[in-house]
Amino acid sequence: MKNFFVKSHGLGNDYLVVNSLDINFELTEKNIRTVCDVHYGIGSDGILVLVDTDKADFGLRILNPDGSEAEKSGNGLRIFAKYLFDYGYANSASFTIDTLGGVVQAEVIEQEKGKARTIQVDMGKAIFEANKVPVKSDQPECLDEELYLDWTSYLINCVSVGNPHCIILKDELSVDEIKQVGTHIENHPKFPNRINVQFAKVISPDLVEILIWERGAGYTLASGSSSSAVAAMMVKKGLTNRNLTIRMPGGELKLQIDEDWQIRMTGEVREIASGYFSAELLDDLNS
Ligand SMILES: N[C@@H](CCC[C@H](N)C(=O)O)C(=O)O
Repeated sequence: MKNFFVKSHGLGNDYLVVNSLDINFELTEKNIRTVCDVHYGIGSDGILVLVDTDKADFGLRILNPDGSEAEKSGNGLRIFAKYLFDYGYANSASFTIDTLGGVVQAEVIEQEKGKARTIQVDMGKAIFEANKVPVKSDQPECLDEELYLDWTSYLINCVSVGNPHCIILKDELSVDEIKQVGTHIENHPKFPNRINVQFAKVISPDLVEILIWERGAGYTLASGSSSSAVAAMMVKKGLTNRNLTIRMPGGELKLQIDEDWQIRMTGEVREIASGYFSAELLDDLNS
């Protein structure tokens, strides 16, 4: 099916999915920006590309709307798993997916009318070593470290779940504030690969509310890797149980953090639309 795409969302975090063998345009930075733009393209928080791999059942590239490439995406992985299941690529409910951030196991755990609805992803292990996040730090792990912006400062906690995350504990969560400071934290020189940012408020040992500023995408309604990172960090800091819910503006994910820091994430995915890139858009992408 030449130039076929599917658009789906995980709790309001939306992605286009394409098969690399089916598209008639290059995934250049300019083309990715156009396709993800809601006015000039289809509009999305990123593009998920099915690619060949010899390391797992399926290979996945995760492209941010600014044209950069992410190592991991929690919502992206659930959306991609639904695509593989619903469109007949996967012949069982459980399969492996190779990402730049490692191989993950995905399992369709709830179906509706033969389509995947709820998906569990084994997100891999949380990594706290500062140089592996990566974050520049004098300490082996970046925990409660002061990050200075020109007009304010924050206590930051950094972790990698395949992609890098910077978590700031807050008594109150403000969407205006994360939208104002997100880009300054994302692009701070302390983070050699830039970083995803979360404001987190612990509601109870079983529930944490977060706001998200995504690297390469900006403010989003939900993020699976952010939820995974926050859950692991809250457990590390002794603030929550190992089984917890992460609540975001777009909805909730269930997280389980094992003793060895292995992360399991469970949540819904819904398809929005499917279709074909129009000939005129393809002309623009190829010009
Ligand atoms: N929305 C995603 C995260 C996507 C990748 C992120 N923007 C990055 O650059 O690391 C999720 O659900 O995890």
